Amino acid sequence: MSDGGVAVQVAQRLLVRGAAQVVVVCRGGQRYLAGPDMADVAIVPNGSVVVGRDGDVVAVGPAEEIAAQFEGCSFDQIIDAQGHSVIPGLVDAHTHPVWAGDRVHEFAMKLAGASYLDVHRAGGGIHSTVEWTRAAGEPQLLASLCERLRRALRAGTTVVEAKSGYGLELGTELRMLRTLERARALVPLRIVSSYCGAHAVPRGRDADGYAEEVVREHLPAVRRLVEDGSLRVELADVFLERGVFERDAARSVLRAARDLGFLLNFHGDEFTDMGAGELAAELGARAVSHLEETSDQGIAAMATARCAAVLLPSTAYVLRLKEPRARAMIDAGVIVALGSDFNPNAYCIAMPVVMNLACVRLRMSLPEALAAATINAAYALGCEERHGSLEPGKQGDMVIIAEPRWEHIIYQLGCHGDIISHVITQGNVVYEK
Ligand SMILES: N=CN[C@@H](CCC(=O)O)C(=O)O
Ligand SMILES: [Zn+2]
Repeated sequence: MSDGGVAVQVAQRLLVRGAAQVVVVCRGGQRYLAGPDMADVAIVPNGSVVVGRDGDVVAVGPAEEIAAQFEGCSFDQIIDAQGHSVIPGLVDAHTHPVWAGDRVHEFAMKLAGASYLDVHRAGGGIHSTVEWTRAAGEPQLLASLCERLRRALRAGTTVVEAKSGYGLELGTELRMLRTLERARALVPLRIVSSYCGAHAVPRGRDADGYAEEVVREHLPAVRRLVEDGSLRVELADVFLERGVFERDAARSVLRAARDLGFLLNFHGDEFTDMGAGELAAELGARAVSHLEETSDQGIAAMATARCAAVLLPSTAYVLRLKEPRARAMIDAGVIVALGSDFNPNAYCIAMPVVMNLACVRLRMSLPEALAAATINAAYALGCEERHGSLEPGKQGDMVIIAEPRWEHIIYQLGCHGDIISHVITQGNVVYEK
């Protein structure tokens, strides 16, 4: 994995030296890991990593080989990682981090027996966050967003998918997307933005009429801003659910988004089997999230279409939902990824906690959970060429754990803050304990 043993003299940005384990996840440029390969994440024992001045990984390999290859080379920074382990930066494939207000009282209502959809249909849930968010100015949204993203970074996330969807009218949806755009310059992690204007049907509107507005006005407006360089929005999303956007309305939004060049990555089958997997296969979607109620046919369709399943175990936990069938999905060859689904309903932005829940509740193995939170999550966001594994040519994003075995990051539930010693993006230390 180092460069054929040829001595390198050019100055480099970073050397992480002599870690007990460097978990590279992939060795052969795989775009995802599926089926039994998910359990086989690649590890270099006693390894080192070099990141160049352009922020990309230059070499990863056994410590002695890297030492010989880079002998005499200068580094802007050297981290001695003896007794520590290194994993790629974590990729959170599903979040809603831009909003104002608070829903802690709804948590109490749900603990007392109200269901998510009861609260939503009674005008709370997403609708109450929409009211707060519409009333909030951009500086307020930006300040809370940056604070949330910094929390994610300290928990090891270096790439985060982030949705709009608490505006449900064009002006606020664009304000959310602009807020995400401004955060890119303020927090050193990669944000992959999703337009999610069809996250709920606005109060007083019908689903078909609003879906038509999204197709006619919102999507073309977002596309224009992407084209003139003022926004980067890679993905488009819809909440496909009974009583929210049903199949025809969701299909029309997703088809229009695809035709405008957005990658499709949508919410489906959370409370009802809506045929999300089949619809995703029909439309060539890159990923579907939730999938608690997905049928065997939906799973088979996703496996064939190479559509990633983004599972959100902290949401299933908070809402006491049926667990998504991760084992059936992995056995069928679906590309299983993980996301925190951070939002005012499910307030968890720590991927180490999400991976622990995936192992304990969804019965994934430790390596499967790591593959799902790195290369497969990157695939779900369409950024697998640059992120998700520690391979030469990819962005130099990694997490150093103050334990000799990487599995501690999942095993020590809730203690990631104590054992993550460094978070690195593009070869720069962006958090140090
Ligand atoms: N289910 C739809 N959307 C979010 C929840 C958003 C909210 O309740 O504010 C989810 O993925 O869980
Ligand atoms: Zn969501």
